[in-house]
Amino acid sequence: MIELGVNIDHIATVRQARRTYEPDPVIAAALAEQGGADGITFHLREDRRHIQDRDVELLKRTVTVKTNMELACADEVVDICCRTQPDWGLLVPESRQEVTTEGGLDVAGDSGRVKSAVQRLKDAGILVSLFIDPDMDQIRAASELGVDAVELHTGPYAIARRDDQKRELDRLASAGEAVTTGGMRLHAGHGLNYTNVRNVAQIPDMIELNIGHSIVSRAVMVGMKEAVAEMRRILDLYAP
Ligand SMILES: CC(=O)[C@@H](O)[C@H](O)COP(=O)(O)O
Ligand SMILES: NCC(=O)COP(=O)(O)O
Repeated sequence: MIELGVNIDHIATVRQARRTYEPDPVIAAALAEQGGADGITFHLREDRRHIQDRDVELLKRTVTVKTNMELACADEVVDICCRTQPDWGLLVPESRQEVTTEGGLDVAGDSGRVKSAVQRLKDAGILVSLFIDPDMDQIRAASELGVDAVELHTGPYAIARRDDQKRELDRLASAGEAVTTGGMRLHAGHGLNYTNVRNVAQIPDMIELNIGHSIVSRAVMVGMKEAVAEMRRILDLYAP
């Protein structure tokens, strides 16, 4: 059964729109757990556009399923991650101008900075995952760093036109095989929704999917617990 990581960043996006106290991503995380989430994912960005340091502290204390903190390879947030001790640290690329994460981490081209962040998280006893494009050179570089998991960037698949989607899905499946062969857990995420998730869920050896924006969008209509439960039912149907 595929594990569902629910990313609650965009609950915090709504709160930050007014710089106020609601909706609280910590409460949303508890409701996501009740809906069947196997993990809670949260991205402490350097610009703090949504998740705040306070959220990270409270999530660590209140979440009873896996905690998966997303962060850049930057000393300030690596320090916070090592101090907070989530179960997982997912290293992602960041730029101030981006609306959301664009490409995957360039492990092959920037291994010094990535390697340093990976080592610090491992030394702190945190499981490490790298958010990378479905690219063989990047997967090889990730394997050489000895990380515990790779999260394949499903963004290009998610935005592909129908006639390109099969090519992107095949690319994910081939990359997934390389991740598993490399001895790493196979995760995927970004831009997945209640429809396009079905094909990704059926990729062999897929262990975990991290989904946020689509679940939060659905939660606006039906509530967080039901939005997560609906996604859980789809995953159980397509990847029992
Ligand atoms: C890496 C990824 O695809 C997301 O988990 C990330 O959190 C996207 O950034 P925003 O949540 O800020 O859109
Ligand atoms: N790492 C991907 C994630 O956590 C959720 O991405 P999205 O579903 O918000 O695009």
